[in-house]
Amino acid sequence: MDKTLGRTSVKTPIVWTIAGSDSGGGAGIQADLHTINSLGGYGCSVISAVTAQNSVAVRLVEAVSDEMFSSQLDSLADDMPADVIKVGLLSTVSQVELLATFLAALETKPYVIYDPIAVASSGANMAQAGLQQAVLETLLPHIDLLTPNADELEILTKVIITSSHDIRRSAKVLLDKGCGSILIKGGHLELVDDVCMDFWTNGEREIVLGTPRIDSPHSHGTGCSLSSAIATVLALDYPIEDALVLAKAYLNQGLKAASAKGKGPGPIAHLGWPTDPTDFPDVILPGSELGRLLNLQGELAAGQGFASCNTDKLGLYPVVDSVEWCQKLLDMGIKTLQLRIKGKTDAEVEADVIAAIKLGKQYQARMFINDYWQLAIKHGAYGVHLGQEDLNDAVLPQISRAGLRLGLSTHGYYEMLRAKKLKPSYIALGHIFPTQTKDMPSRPQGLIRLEKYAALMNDIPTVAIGGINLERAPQVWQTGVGSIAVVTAITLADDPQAVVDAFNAVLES
Ligand SMILES: Cc1ncc(COP(=O)(O)OP(=O)(O)O)c(N)n1
Ligand SMILES: Cc1ncsc1CCOP(=O)(O)O
Ligand SMILES: [Mg+2]
Repeated sequence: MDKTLGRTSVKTPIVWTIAGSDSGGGAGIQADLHTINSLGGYGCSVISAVTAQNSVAVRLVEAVSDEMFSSQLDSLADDMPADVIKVGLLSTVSQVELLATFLAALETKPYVIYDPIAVASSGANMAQAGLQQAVLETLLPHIDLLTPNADELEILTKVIITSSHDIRRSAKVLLDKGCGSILIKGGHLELVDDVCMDFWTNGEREIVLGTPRIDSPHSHGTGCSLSSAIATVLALDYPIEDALVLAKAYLNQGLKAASAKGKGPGPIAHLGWPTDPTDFPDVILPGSELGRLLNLQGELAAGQGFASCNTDKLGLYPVVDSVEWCQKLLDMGIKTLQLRIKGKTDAEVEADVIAAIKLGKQYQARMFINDYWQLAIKHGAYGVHLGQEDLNDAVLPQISRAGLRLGLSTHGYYEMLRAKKLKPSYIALGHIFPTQTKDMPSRPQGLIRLEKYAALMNDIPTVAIGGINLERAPQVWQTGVGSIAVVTAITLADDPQAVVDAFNAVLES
């Protein structure tokens, strides 16, 4: 796994693809290896079947022997264990059973993704009769993520998808069989025009991503590439929601640049880590038209957005827990500041909030109030800072209508894209390094990711936070982020003024 805290990545993760060989190079094992390699993984393969095909036709499919299938699995397991496994075409019932037994016996089970190609009607000639039943009964309990399209879903569950209710009902059938989560790929969903919609659920959470349909005839291998992209991004230690978003961006990027290699439809292009914001999918908010059509839980909607800070560079941004610290830092010339008091009632903090807001105005500084958004509105703060959990309770339209700025915490691609839809005044990216200040549920992001995040969020002010000290500041600044937020680098410093001066020197460089 990627243990990136700084700029160096420790290990290239191993991703296995268990799939069929496509002699035309566009799908199956070949597409998977292109994808894994392109996104920074090391790909190993277990070939389930050899197909003779080109861009026009599949001429012959021959499953490998059970002995060959198992021997490939065992060879890899003995020497090159997988960080993540992607499964594509399984051609015979015995391959399904052998794989289920193999996975059950693994001491350390990696994350397993299954793209159930062979159960699709279009792939019927690649699969043996009875295979679907074997998948349902023996393989699904070992699968962490199943990635069917609507046709495959209907074949597996016998549920015909005509509504969002059907989507959830069919997902439940598969989750009840023991599968960890489902990504229903929207390429074939007809519920919404013009939008390719992907629906993910693990039975507790739901994520819906939308992208305008890219009408290219050259879409051979899209399903294979999507699932192996998810596998690789997970193997690089990103959370599932980020893997879904990145894999979709990888696909969109590849579809836009796809071209024919023979007389028929060509494969998608394999162009590495996606960086173009226009390739990234839209996170569907529950309060949007589509979110309501899909019955997504929650209220979040894009709305009017929030007042601007009138600068992309918020500068050094101390986050402190008392009015005394606010006063000291304003006297030092700080122009962006946050009052962050934890674990008190509104009544207990109200006087401090009033005092901090007053000081902010007096010094013409950008004074943000953390968490206590109602008090911030009541007393006319410059802005409010909210975290992901706060988004469930805060009434964002009230903050917006009152003219306050809004800063939002994010911890990865999915949260950034979702936050951006709310049109906040800035987006905080964290935590970058280990921090003593707060127990974080996620892992530190490191500088490599920060650089990617800052580039993707290039049209909104960004703030980096978490474990940033003077020593690390120059490298953080070089990532292109617009501001550095710090707690202990200042509050535990022997000479806070000297530290503020040194940070300012870095941020002015
Ligand atoms: C500038 C900045 N970035 C991130 C945070 C963290 O906010 P949140 O996730 O709401 O966590 P708490 O600060 O409330 O513990 C922040 N406060 N400021
Ligand atoms: C509030 C918060 N949110 C993410 S990291 C963090 C604490 C940052 O503190 P420090 O600068 O001392 O690591
Ligand atoms: Mg908060």
